[in-house]
Amino acid sequence: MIRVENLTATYGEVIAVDDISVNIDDGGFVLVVGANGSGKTTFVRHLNALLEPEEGTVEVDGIDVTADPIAARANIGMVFQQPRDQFVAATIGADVAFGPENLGLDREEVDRRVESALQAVNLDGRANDRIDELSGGEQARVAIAGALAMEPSYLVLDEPFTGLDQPARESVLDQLDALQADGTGILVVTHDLRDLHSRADRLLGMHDGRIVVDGPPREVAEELPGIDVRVVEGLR
Ligand SMILES: Nc1ncnc2c1ncn2[C@@H]1O[C@H](COP(=O)(O)OP(=O)(O)OP(=O)(O)O)[C@@H](O)[C@H]1O
Repeated sequence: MIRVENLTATYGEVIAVDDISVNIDDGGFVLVVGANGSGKTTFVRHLNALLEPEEGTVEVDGIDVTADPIAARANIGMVFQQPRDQFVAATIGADVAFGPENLGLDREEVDRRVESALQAVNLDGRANDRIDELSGGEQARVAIAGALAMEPSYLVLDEPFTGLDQPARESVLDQLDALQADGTGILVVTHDLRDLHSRADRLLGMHDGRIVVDGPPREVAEELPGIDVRVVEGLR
């Protein structure tokens, strides 16, 4: 379980996250929604210690993420809006291997994880392909594979559909469905609920750094216009 208590984060005068307390169970499909600047990215970057809490605590499975950021990153995989910014190697295989290698795993285990992660995103056999020659959709899948190779219990995706065309978007959604079926918790940051509200069992709505909406998407739909989130067809 992810346990966030009294988390506050500021950038100078701006309070980006304002005293958030929330627990997130394993295996769920959670959406984090809110208008631009409501604090979504700052909030989720605390979940695996990419940002350190100024105030408050974040624990994953009882371990404080600041005390043990390596354990936090092994438990919570993170995929960013612009996957291009998170690649560290020239080829698919080397990039996906980077995380597990840094966990200090032996070669055999690294190879097993890379193969399994590439299979999960339908990129098996492509380990030697150059990342800079891939389409946007394929790059998004490599970024997901990189996070999966850490075998996290939670995968956090921050606006994963930005810049993807519909087939690529559907392919990423299929990956998320498969992962969730395997027991991985999914947390998606988005301002666009299309294709997602029906998959999620919980929606956290942020406004001015606080979580002000919390519940199953259908049950909280009427609260969304109040935080400038568009209610899409099918949600109400
Ligand atoms: N690196 C930074 N330096 C200064 N201010 C920042 C920085 N990152 C975010 N902010 C400010 O913190 C607040 C919350 O931003 P954050 O990016 O967490 O929100 P968001 O909901 O993810 O927004 P978006 O959808 O635009 O990414 C905003 O007022 C933003 O301008």
